[in-house]
Amino acid sequence: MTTSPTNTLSQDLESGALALAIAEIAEDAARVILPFWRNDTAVETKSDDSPVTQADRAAEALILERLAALYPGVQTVAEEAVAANGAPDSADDWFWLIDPLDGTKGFVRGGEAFTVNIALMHAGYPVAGVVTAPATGTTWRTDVPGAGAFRRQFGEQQQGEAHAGAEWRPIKVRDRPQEGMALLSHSVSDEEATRLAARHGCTRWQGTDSSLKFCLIAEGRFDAYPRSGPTSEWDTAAGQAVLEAAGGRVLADDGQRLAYGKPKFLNGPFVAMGG
Ligand SMILES: Nc1ncnc2c1ncn2[C@@H]1O[C@H](COP(=O)(O)O)[C@@H](OP(=O)(O)O)[C@H]1O
Ligand SMILES: [Mg+2]
Repeated sequence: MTTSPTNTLSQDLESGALALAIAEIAEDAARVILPFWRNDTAVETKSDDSPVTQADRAAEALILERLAALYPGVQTVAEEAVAANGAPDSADDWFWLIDPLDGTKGFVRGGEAFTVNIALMHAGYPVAGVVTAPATGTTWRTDVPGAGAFRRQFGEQQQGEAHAGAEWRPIKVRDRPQEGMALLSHSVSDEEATRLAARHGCTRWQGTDSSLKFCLIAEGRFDAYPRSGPTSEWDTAAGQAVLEAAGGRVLADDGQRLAYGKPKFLNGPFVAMGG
């Protein structure tokens, strides 16, 4: 009897093996990216005016190769492949959304808020995801669906401590405090940020690049991330998976859970929220 690729995929999703496997892949992509960071990496401008570097391309190549080896035949929608070849006409029932380096602008400036993102999508929603921040050696991931979200420190800096930091620890959104704290993209003006934060019940806000915003809400340090401008689905899918697993929500403008496989894989406005 032959096993279909999606059988293996759904079995590994239900056993938790898939979440661990994609975390390892994202951390290996982080190890590919780090030598380019703060190292005068050449920056090219894509047709949409966004920056791209060798780090983006090398990380995406590693992720695509490893996913194809583990789960052959599953559709992949990845930022650099789409930039080179265009977006697929439609999404399959199961597909991967991959942003090998989210927050490239900050990465090029030498900031720490850039991430590797891998999400497994099923029937229009994220069912597993991992976000890794190479600069701080931090990974956030889902587990078996319904079993929460986890975070760990990884990398060479852990070896002296008998890998104490490398253990996965559960994370959870916090109950909203009296004075909620929002996270916003640096691409938003201060006036717009204050307005967006207030609309979602937050009196204070902070600017942060990349999908890190979802993870900081997932671990209970912030309360909301409103976004009024466009993003691509690979910018949000892994962060949404982690945040939802930690007890949060990501809602589109119509108040419904942000869904995927939309035309050109583009998101409209949304808000990510904790408890
Ligand atoms: N007009 C647009 N359409 C699609 N995505 C956009 C966009 N403007 C910005 N983005 C996305 O927003 C991401 C940056 O978000 P933030 O400002 O929160 O860090 C970028 O990710 P990359 O850095 O991976 O290109 C980019 O993909
Ligand atoms: Mg991105």
